Amino acid sequence: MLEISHVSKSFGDMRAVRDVSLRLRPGRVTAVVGPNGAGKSTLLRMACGLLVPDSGAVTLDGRPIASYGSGLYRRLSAVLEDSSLAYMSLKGWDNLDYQGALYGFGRRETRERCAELLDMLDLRRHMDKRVGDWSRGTQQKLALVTALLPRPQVLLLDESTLGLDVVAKRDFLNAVRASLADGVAVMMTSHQSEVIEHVADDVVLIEHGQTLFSDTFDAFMRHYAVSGDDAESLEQVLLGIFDQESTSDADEDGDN
Ligand SMILES: Nc1ncnc2c1ncn2[C@@H]1O[C@H](COP(=O)(O)OP(=O)(O)OP(=O)(O)O)[C@@H](O)[C@H]1O
Repeated sequence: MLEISHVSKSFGDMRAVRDVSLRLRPGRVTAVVGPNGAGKSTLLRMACGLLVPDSGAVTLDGRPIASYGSGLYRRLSAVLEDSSLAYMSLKGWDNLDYQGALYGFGRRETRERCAELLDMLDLRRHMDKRVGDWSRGTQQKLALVTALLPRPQVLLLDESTLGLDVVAKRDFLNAVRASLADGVAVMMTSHQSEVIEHVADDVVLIEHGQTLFSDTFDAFMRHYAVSGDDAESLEQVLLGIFDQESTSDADEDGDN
């Protein structure tokens, strides 16, 4: 399984991620939460090999991810914000068949593998049209189908439900949850607290590139509960954490 061990990454003087470790678990969703600039996307980009850590290691089943070469992307898929791999001038089916061919699947196998997801995401009625003419949300749903096509062990989602309407978001999240039954391990970031409430099993809280908390969603809610009220929403809890953080940042600035 994917393991991130003591990774750090700086951009010039900016220490974006500092000594972060986490281990994904099959069939579970790990949400990485934190305020803007906390280092979440940088962490995800290191997890999928798009960025190389300055120190520390990312391994899959005990092997450094770089050692898999392009074979990594049969085991690990990512849907990043606004980063569709689709060819806009091609129809949905052509895009899917092409992606399948890249994994070595024939057309029939590709379509069989995706059949359930296409129904779940209500995509079939779009598949004969050019992807460039689809709405952004529909394109994002195709990105999820494409990501799950090789039946990866790991799925990384970075703000991947941004801009989806309520129905599209529900369908997208249901498809993600359905993949868990196959043992996929999901790591995601989102600023939409209702999305995290809906799918997260585990939560990692990051601030200033450092891990402040890592445990189950329920433990997170108990740990940071402001009112002790069971009905407290994640949004209220995050407001409590981030508000305090921005106040202490302001205090530090005042001290300087
Ligand atoms: N390529 C880059 N070059 C320079 N600085 C960067 C780069 N990528 C990220 N950073 C900086 O690293 C820090 C962490 O950024 P990152 O995008 O990982 O945060 P984030 O938690 O995902 O933020 P957000 O919630 O706003 O998406 C920020 O200060 C950001 O400006």
